Amino acid sequence: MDVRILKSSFAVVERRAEHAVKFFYSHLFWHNPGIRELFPASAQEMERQRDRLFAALTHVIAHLDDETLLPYLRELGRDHRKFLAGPEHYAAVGASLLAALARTSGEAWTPEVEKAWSEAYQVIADTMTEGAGSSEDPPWWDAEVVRHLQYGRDIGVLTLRPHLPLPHLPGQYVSVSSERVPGVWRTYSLGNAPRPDHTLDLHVSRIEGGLLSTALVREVRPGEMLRLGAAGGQLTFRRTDRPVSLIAAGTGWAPIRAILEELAGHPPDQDVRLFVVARDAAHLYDRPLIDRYAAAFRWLGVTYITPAPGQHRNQATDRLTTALGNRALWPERDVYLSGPPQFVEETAYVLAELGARPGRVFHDSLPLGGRGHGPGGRPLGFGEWFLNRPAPHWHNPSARAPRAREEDRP
Ligand SMILES: NC(=O)C1=CN([C@@H]2O[C@H](COP(=O)(O)OP(=O)(O)OC[C@H]3O[C@@H](n4cnc5c(N)ncnc54)[C@H](O)[C@@H]3O)[C@@H](O)[C@H]2O)C=CC1
Repeated sequence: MDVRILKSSFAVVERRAEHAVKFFYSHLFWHNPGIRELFPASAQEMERQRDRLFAALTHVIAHLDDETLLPYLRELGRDHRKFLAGPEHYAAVGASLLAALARTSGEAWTPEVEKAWSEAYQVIADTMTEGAGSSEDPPWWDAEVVRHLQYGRDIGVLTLRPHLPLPHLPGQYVSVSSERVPGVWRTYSLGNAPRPDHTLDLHVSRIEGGLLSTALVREVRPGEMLRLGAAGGQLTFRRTDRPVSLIAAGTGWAPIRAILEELAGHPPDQDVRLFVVARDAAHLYDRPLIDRYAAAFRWLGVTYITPAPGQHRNQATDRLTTALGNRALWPERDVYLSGPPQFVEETAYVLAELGARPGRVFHDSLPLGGRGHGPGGRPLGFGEWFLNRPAPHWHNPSARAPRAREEDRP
């Protein structure tokens, strides 16, 4: 691949990204009407889809000379099997992508640039196809809902039984879809360590206006089937001899619970400190289990954090910050962090200020990257941010001054 040409020509396209992505989908659906049904029906979901395409493309370009690129593409190909992507789709996408790049690049689209892109796309498509073909996993798992618990109006815990065991590690997530909302996939962390009966728990917080989260919390019933993709994510537990802190906010509790179950099965020698943050006491939905664990295990200490009475839900994060600051020895600890993207970002920042080592603070990659929230508070993906940079959002501007960016620090 001609990395130099690809990067410089992508820089031109990036400036007109929205146009490029819209042109791409119009071209794709016009020339391949049959493909339309593989994509979500709703306009809002198509917008997210557009974002994902651009995010994937941006990732590929940013990592062109990186050894992680091929494994990333293989995994992408493996995961695309659940969208029923076949060889004919790869060809159609390639033709429309090149057409969109050509249209957006204007005079910068020379025969040399076209050759570089068409070779690069071939490598991308071949690697994804190879990833799809060589995976021993099924393209997806159909899973029956065997239990549905609803806490309050907006939290659901669903227990699923997949038709085949779905390999996963404590702390990982899966993508989930339901026939109630065709074409919509969302990722949810699994709330349990692997079990002998292979059942899986999803903890779902309903997002206002969220199609799938609303269906999962309020509508889905036992006996119904969901579809799951393979497990992934970086929040898996690493056994070391260092003490451990687990920090969870909201349903970010799910992967932390899975890690705690793993520790309960194989107790650690060192101490484990758990912080559970919630918007109010009613949202500490797993408190009975946590209290049982705290009573049973000497190695476990628990701190619950909710906002002060009458305060906004995010004030709990300020209280957490204070609680973290009251503890010492952060450089010695491994920290696992899970919750709303902005919470994770802020808390990771606070921990770094308190001396936690970057390689010892684990969390899933942040779609948000400190770039704010989209309409309705939904997290933004990278491409979405790129297309529509929102103003920075400080949940409590008077509480702390805007941080210096990395490059501004002395
Ligand atoms: N692996 C992971 O990191 C996982 C992440 N999640 C995410 O966790 C979230 C859970 O949502 P809910 O349960 O509704 O949480 P929530 O909205 O009830 O928030 C829980 C607490 O997080 C903090 N928080 C929320 N938004 C914040 C912000 N913008 N800035 C600072 N602090 C903030 C507040 O202290 C709040 O009380 C979802 O966004 C979900 O995607 C869920 C599971 C796993």
